[in-house]
Amino acid sequence: MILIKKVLTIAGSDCSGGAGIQADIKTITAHKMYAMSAITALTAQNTTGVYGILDADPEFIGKQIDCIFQDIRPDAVKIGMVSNSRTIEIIVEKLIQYQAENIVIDPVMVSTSGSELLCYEARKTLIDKLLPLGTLITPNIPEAQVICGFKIESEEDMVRAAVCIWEKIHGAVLIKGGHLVHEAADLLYANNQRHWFREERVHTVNTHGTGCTLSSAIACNLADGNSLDESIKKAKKYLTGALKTGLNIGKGSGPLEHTYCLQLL
Ligand SMILES: Nc1ncnc2c1ncn2[C@@H]1O[C@H](COP(=O)(O)OP(=O)(O)O)[C@@H](O)[C@H]1O
Ligand SMILES: Cc1ncc(COP(=O)(O)O)c(N)n1
Repeated sequence: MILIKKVLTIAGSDCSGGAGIQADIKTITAHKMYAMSAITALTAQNTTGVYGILDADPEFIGKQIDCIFQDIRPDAVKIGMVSNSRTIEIIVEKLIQYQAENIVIDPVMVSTSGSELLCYEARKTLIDKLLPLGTLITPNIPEAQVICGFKIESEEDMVRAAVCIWEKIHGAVLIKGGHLVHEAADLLYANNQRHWFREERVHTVNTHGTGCTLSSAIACNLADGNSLDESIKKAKKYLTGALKTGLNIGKGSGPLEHTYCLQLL
């Protein structure tokens, strides 16, 4: 009999396969785990931009989550694009109802290409209601700026922002430094302790879906029983490996490759 860990992603679909649900399922599968999905929205997008968004009916999102938890209980849950306040409220209700564990929340707000993936009015609901439920939240720099309310231009600012976010949500936060120019350094702040995760910066424009991939990989590592530190360290190695394969497809910011770096796991 095969024993397999199960990971659920609650996120939006990226038809071009680089980010969202598709990146999550590729990542979870590469980790040799069983992937399940509750789709919050369909997007029409590719490597050049987001051209349309169709939100799923929030009640139907709840139904998808019910079907999953009532049958195959996930060992970890990754949450990405959540679109609007009603969707967030349903997800919050279900996470509490089913006492979900190992919740990694990527507070997706705006795509790399500049489209709003979370409606502006829903930011407060996301911060006040969903983020406090995370085992870990993984904002990038622009998202961390929205949550903490000031500009982040240096590693010192990242530290100040992480403390500020911790105080708001009372939970662990990993601020991703991909949007700063030098090293790819991410900062974990939890229980009054900070830990930097540093990997080389890969010189490429093909970074579509890096945030989705990192958060899914962390969820997989948590599902496998790793500590938070170890889960982030391994996930970052996986991500850097996926960037370094040098896959170059599409006319814009291309996706990552999830199969050639399996030896890193
Ligand atoms: N060019 C790069 N080389 C190596 N790692 C990168 C690069 N760009 C981003 N990363 C890493 O990818 C992850 C996602 O980062 P980021 O781009 O900040 O988030 P998002 O994709 O949510 O905008 C982080 O671990 C970050 O350090
Ligand atoms: C459905 C969906 N979810 C998340 C992202 C963010 O990914 P990125 O920051 O790489 O644009 C995206 N573009 N699409």
